[in-house]
Amino acid sequence: MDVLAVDHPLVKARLTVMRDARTDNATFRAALHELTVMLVYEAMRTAPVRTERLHTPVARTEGYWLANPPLLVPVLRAGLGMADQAHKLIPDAQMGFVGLARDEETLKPTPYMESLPETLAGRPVFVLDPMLATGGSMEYTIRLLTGRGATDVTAICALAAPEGIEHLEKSGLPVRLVTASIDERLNDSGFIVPGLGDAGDRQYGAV
Ligand SMILES: O=P(O)(O)OC[C@H]1O[C@H](OP(=O)(O)OP(=O)(O)O)[C@H](O)[C@@H]1O
Ligand SMILES: O=c1cc[nH]c(=O)[nH]1
Ligand SMILES: [Mg+2]
Repeated sequence: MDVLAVDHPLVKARLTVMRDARTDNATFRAALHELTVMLVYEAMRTAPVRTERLHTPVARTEGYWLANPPLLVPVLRAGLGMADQAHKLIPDAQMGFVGLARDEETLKPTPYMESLPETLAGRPVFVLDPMLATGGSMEYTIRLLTGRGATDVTAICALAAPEGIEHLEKSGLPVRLVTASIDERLNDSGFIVPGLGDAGDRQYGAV
């Protein structure tokens, strides 16, 4: 699996704000918004473009448009905090939604929402979820997408645990990962260490 850990001082600085237990919900959301812009920017680096000649007020030149904008799929709740910023960067993108809650005992994802286009053949998909922990939620989401014909999926995550990366690698699913950090490990409760806690709760409050 292709894994890109974006190594940049601005990425590290936003992530530090998110990791800090003293950061309040609003500041956490703002840092995730800014981090998302940087991760999506990197994820789009290799996106195909279509060119067309145009006139500036001064001369003729080449213009560039995205040839095949990705479908954006935030995984609720926590991925909602990445959706608007990704959409601002790629205004032509369509958006789908998946809602999952991880069972605190079994660590398995429980689905509660799915709103996706019927067919995804030939369409790149960006899954937006700040956390790749065991990898169960991401695997579930990608299987929904491949079931509709997707063959080109990018997981965009603020943090990834080595266990989650290994899980996706073993799954054989067609996915690449763009992340701000590969952390040390999971703890006994399935939380990423050092991590940032529960990304949904840190944005919206505990449920
Ligand atoms: O890799 P995994 O072990 O599956 O864990 C990762 C999942 O856990 C978090 O969601 P959570 O279930 O806490 O839901 P929430 O976004 O509503 O808080 C996170 O946003 C991922 O979706
Ligand atoms: O550390 C973790 C692991 C799963 N989900 C989170 O929100 N945080
Ligand atoms: Mg949560």
